[in-house]
Amino acid sequence: MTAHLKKAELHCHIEGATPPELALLQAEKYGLDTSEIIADRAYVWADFTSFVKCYDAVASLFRTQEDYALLAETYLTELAEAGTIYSEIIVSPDHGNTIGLGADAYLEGLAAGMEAAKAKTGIESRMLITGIRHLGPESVVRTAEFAAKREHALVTGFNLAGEERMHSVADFARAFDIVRDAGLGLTIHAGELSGAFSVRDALNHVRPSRISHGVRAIEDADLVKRIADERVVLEVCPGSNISLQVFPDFGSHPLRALHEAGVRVTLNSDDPPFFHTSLAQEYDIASSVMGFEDDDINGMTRTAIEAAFVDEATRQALISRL
Ligand SMILES: Nc1ncnc2[nH]cnc12
Ligand SMILES: [Zn+2]
Repeated sequence: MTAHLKKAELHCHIEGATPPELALLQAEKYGLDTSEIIADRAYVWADFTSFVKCYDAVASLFRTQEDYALLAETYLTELAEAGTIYSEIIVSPDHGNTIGLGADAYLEGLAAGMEAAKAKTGIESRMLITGIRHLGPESVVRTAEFAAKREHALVTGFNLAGEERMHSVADFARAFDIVRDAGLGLTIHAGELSGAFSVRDALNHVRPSRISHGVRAIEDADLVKRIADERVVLEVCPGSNISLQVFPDFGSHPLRALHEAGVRVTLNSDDPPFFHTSLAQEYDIASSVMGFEDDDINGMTRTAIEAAFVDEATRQALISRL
C-alpha cells in the first residue's frame, strides 16, 4: 500500500475527474437526463471515440463559475486526503465557451476551487490550458492565443489532447510556438493512441519538456534512449492505458521498462472515474502490481515536482515537503 507516501500529479483532465455522484447532482440541478452516459454510478463508454462523447456530455453538466469551483475543490480535496501535495489540472476553455460560460469565467471558477482547496488542505495546484486536437489546428491556435494572454496566474502550461490519430503534430507547431513565446510550460499527448512516430514528431515539432503518456515510445529503442538522454519527462497513466486498451494488462505495461531505460517517469490518473482509478490507486498499482519499491515511487514523485510548471520558489517549497 502507498497511503503513507506523498504524491504529486501532472496529468488530470478536470472534467474527467468528475465523480459520477457529482455528475448526477449536476444533472439534477439542471434537469438533465444522464441515462446515456451513466449506468450503475459508472460512466458508459466503449472506445476512445465514445469516451470523448461521454466526457463532453459530463463537461456540459458544469455551467457556471460556481459549478467549476465545486468541481476543482472536490477533486483537489480528494487528492490532498490521499497525501497529494501538488496537482496540475488540464483545463479546456473550449468547454467553457461551448456551454456559454466563456473562457475567462471558466478559469475564474476553477481558480476559486483551487484556492479553496489550498486554504483547506495546503495542496498546491496549477492549470494547463489544452487545445483539442480533433477540433483542428485553427481551433488550437485560437486556444493558444487565449492561453498566451496569461489572464490567470494559475495558468502555467499548455497541452494538446484529444484524438491523436487526427492531423499530424506539425499541424500544431504554430500553436505551440505561440504559447512557447508566452513562456508557458509545454506538454503534448503523444504515444497513447498512436505509436512511437507520434512521440518523435512531438519532440521534433514541439520541443516539450514533458510528454503526456509517451508510453508507446517503447516500440522504438532509439527513441527511448533519446527521451532518456534529453531528460524529457513522461506523464504515465497506467490505469488509463489499460482501460483504453493501449496495453492489454498491467503485466505488459512499459512503465518498468521505461524506468529501467533511464526515462524520467511520473504517475498520473488522466480521467480517474472514467478509468475506474484514482491517483492513490495508480500509486498502489505501481507498488503492488508492478513491484516498484517505495524509493522508486518517491523518485517518481520528486520527478513530478522537478518537472512541474511552477516558479522556482514554489518548486523548492514543494521539494521541502517531500
Ligand atoms: N486519455 C486522453 N487522451 C487524449 N485526450 C484526452 N482527453 C481526455 N482524456 C484524454
Ligand atoms: Zn490525458
